Amino acid sequence: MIPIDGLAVLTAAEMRSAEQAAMIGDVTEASLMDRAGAAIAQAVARLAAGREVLVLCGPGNNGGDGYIAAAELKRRGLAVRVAASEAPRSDDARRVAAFWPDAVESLERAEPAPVLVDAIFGTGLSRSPSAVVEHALARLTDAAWLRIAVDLPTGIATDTGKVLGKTPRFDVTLALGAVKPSHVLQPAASLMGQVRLLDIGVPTKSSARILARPILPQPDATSHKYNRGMVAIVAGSMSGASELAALATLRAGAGYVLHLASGDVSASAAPHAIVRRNYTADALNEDRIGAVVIGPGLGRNDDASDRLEAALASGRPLVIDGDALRLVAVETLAAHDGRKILTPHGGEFTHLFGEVTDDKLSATRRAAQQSGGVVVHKGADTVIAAPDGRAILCPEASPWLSTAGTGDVLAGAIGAMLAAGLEPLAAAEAGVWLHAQAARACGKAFIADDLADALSAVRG
Ligand SMILES: NC(=O)C1=CN([C@@H]2O[C@H](COP(=O)(O)OP(=O)(O)OC[C@H]3O[C@@H](n4cnc5c(N)ncnc54)[C@H](OP(=O)(O)O)[C@@H]3O)[C@@H](O)[C@H]2O)[C@@H](O)CC1
Ligand SMILES: Nc1ncnc2c1ncn2[C@@H]1O[C@H](COP(=O)(O)OP(=O)(O)O)[C@@H](O)[C@H]1O
Ligand SMILES: [K+]
Repeated sequence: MIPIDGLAVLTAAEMRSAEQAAMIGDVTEASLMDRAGAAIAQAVARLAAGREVLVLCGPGNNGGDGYIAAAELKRRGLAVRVAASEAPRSDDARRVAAFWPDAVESLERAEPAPVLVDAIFGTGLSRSPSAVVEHALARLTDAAWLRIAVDLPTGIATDTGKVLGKTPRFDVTLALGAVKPSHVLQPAASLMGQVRLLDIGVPTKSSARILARPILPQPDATSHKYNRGMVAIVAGSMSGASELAALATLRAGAGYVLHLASGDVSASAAPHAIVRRNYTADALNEDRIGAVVIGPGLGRNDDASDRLEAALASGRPLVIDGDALRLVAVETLAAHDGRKILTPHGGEFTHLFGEVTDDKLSATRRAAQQSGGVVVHKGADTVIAAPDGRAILCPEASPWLSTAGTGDVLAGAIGAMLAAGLEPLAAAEAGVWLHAQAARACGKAFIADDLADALSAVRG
């Protein structure tokens, strides 16, 4: 049972190709299923800790995995029963169903057991499960002490994060061979409990992977405030948001943070480490600026548009967030050839790139390609994509992030990483990782100011 951080993410079709590629010499589909069954049995035996197990088997290869796992668990001396929704239909499933030595119970009449293993449908689900299957699954999971899904919980579309019917909540999901998009995309991911990979020896190359602990830039004896990363935050009509971004930029490790605002630019405002100056378009021409963050609290008036135009013309690497994403056009972004990271939440994404009609991973990749920037499509299932198709899927950090200002903190953290010299995709990943770690460290009911402060402690 391998934690999924940094692992490759494969769609159902990519998984099928990977399985084909793995089938050389004496490796066959049947032997992959044997490996999957053995790995599931080992994991379930550890988790069940001696309790009775009920394995629910479907008609395809997911069910096949269930029959092999059940037979192996019985061989290990556990109390195991098998219930099936219908007879096996695939050749492999028929072959392995014969390994199960006892009677197969009917799904509708099966009595619950403390450990429930769902091997009804996996990546081959093509439509909503029937009401009979859904009802039995709900009844048996409700009564179980531990709920384990094989590959995916029954009822989940592999690539989109969609829940096709009524899928109950699981405690553990054992991804077979590779992580699939729905292990991270919402709403499916929130039904899966802990997701762990079972390695069955299938090579898994992909341009998409799960968020991983980044290698963060560290100061050394040659460091000074400018080469640690100088970040300019372009403020606007709501200075609270840009102040939060500035604080987060410092707390994420930038050497010099410049807050450019209009009106009363009070040098006595805390934190005093933020350098406050009056905004002028010239201010962005300072060579030492390694990143400009524009959008938090910018507003949407003419002044805001002028500032955005100046930022785009400055030639500095950009983090474009919040209001700036409402003011800019995709064509303008595409025509801009500098480095840039866009950080839209769902509403801003739809405004810029249109409604997501397929899935968040594909839509974010398209947006990155269209805009020529790295796109951080935020939410409980943040997806980061680069124009070249590389993508990073981020498991939910904390639902307590759903509070005003946390996006401003993220923009600041990413700005710090960009100014420290990371390339845009790496800077976006590092910022999202720091933000997630800070959210976990903050616990419950934190506010965005706490989150910004927590960045220093989790930075490592
Ligand atoms: N990844 C790997 O390397 C390995 C993967 N393995 C395992 O294989 C799994 C994928 O197997 P799979 O393709 O047979 O799909 P699976 O999910 O069992 O269901 C397909 C069956 O259900 C049917 N069906 C579909 N929807 C339905 C519905 N709503 N209601 C009723 N029926 C429905 C569908 O028939 P249909 O009617 O759609 O033609 C078909 O008969 C994968 O998740 C993993 O567990 C390992 O064993 C080996 C290595
Ligand atoms: N339910 C949730 N679970 C996990 N993360 C969330 C959730 N809701 C929001 N977030 C995260 O919190 C941040 C909110 O950003 P945003 O919507 O721009 O807020 P604001 O504009 O108020 O700063 C993003 O990083 C987003 O990924
Ligand atoms: K399943």
